[in-house]
Amino acid sequence: MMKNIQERIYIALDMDNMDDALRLVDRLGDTFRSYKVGMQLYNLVGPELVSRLHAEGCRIFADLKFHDIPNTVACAADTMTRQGVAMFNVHVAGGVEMMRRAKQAAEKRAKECGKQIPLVIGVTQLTSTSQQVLNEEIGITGTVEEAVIRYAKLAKEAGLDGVVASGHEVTAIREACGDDFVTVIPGIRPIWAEKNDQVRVMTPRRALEAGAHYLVIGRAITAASDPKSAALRILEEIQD
Ligand SMILES: O=C(O)c1cc(=O)[nH]c(=O)n1[C@@H]1O[C@H](COP(=O)(O)O)[C@@H](O)[C@H]1O
Repeated sequence: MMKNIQERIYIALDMDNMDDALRLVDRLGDTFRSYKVGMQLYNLVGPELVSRLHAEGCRIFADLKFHDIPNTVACAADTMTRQGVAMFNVHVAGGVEMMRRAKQAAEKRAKECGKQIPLVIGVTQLTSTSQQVLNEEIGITGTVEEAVIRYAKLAKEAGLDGVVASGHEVTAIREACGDDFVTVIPGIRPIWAEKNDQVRVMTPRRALEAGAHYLVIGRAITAASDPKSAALRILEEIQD
């Protein structure tokens, strides 16, 4: 059963202090209860913010994109699970063993402390990466879609729950890895929003129509002069 639309949208709390983050959560009220805490805010006030948001009944996606040797990432996965986050991510580029150990550590800790097992999600190719950057700068050959599918299959082989990719690859991921393999889609831009540093963007409605399980939305809402109206406008456009 698909969750309701608000639960499937993670708002990115990309801010430099906890007060601004909590103010936004407060302004959005009951409309949104799923929040992504990324490296900027987590590195400043992570565990405290996570527990404050949990106390308010929010679900947390800890977007820390772990990429290190398997043992280190497994220990980080353990830490995330102890904090009770709903989801966290690791870079697929870290390899199958690293991903497998992350998922196993999350399962073990969740069982031991009676918490939910977080969704462990693999980052494929960042939504800011273009075809040209992939081939000429990073040195991976083939199309972006081919690279994303290769990474998605590796994530699945390692036992991860799903991957982060752009909306343009959702259909191909579902075909390659099955409909239950979770797709988390950032680079979401309503037509009225700035693209900023994103390259592979898609509107929220099109990403959901393509079959995205979760959307990540940041600046279209957080940088708007009235974040609540921007959020409601997005919901209206999705449900139209
Ligand atoms: O893992 C992520 O969440 C992520 C992966 C990716 O490929 N692209 C991407 O933009 N993100 C994150 O999603 C959010 C997108 O924010 P906006 O571009 O402001 O909507 C940021 O917090 C990014 O760190």
